[in-house]
Amino acid sequence: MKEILIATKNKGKIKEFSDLFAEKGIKVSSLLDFPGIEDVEETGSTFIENAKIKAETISKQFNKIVVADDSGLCVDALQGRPGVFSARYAGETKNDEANLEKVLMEMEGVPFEKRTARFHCVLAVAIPNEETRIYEGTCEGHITEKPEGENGFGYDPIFYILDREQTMAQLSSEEKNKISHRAKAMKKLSENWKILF
Ligand SMILES: O=c1nc[nH]c2c1ncn2[C@H]1C[C@H](O)[C@@H](COP(=O)(O)OP(=O)(O)OP(=O)(O)O)O1
Ligand SMILES: [Mg+2]
Repeated sequence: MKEILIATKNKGKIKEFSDLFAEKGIKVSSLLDFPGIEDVEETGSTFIENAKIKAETISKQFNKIVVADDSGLCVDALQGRPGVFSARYAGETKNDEANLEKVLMEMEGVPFEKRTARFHCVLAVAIPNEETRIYEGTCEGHITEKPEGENGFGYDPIFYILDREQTMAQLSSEEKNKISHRAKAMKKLSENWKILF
């Protein structure tokens, strides 16, 4: 069976990539399968830079093709924050609940029509001795006033999808994988599938 290494330890991402790649008959491995590998420091100032850093660092260590995902939530009323700081918005411990509570607090009093936001996903595909490829996807939504829903991960419980009338965390994983920023970036990657194998 074909297999691809994703340079992440984020269980929410790994679950989604496992489902998205399974549709193509490809098995996903991740850095959770290699506990000795240290976290890659995200020193870039954009999603693209950080996705590249993660993919290229791990690709060099394994000398094989590696996919990395750098993603986050950009809120208009917060001038695009948390953006590239999404994972560590409330501190270096990377706590999803503390992060979304911080966003809700900062959004207190902002009316619905000004609560627009988007998820952004950059996939970097690092290939030994080749230029790294970049694929992007976004998903539009509104920030709720309180968390709703149990599915997904990260900021999903406060991200409301207007035409579904539900938060991302109220969607099933199948539904999320049809509309998410990650699914859209994956679709672009899949149009260039032959670079992977
Ligand atoms: O579909 C999503 N639904 C909800 N929240 C999401 C989603 N996609 C990204 N996010 C949030 C989670 C985290 O706060 C940040 C990603 O940060 P990001 O640095 O890319 O990932 P990470 O540090 O958790 O794992 P890693 O870098 O090892 O892949 O954006
Ligand atoms: Mg990260």
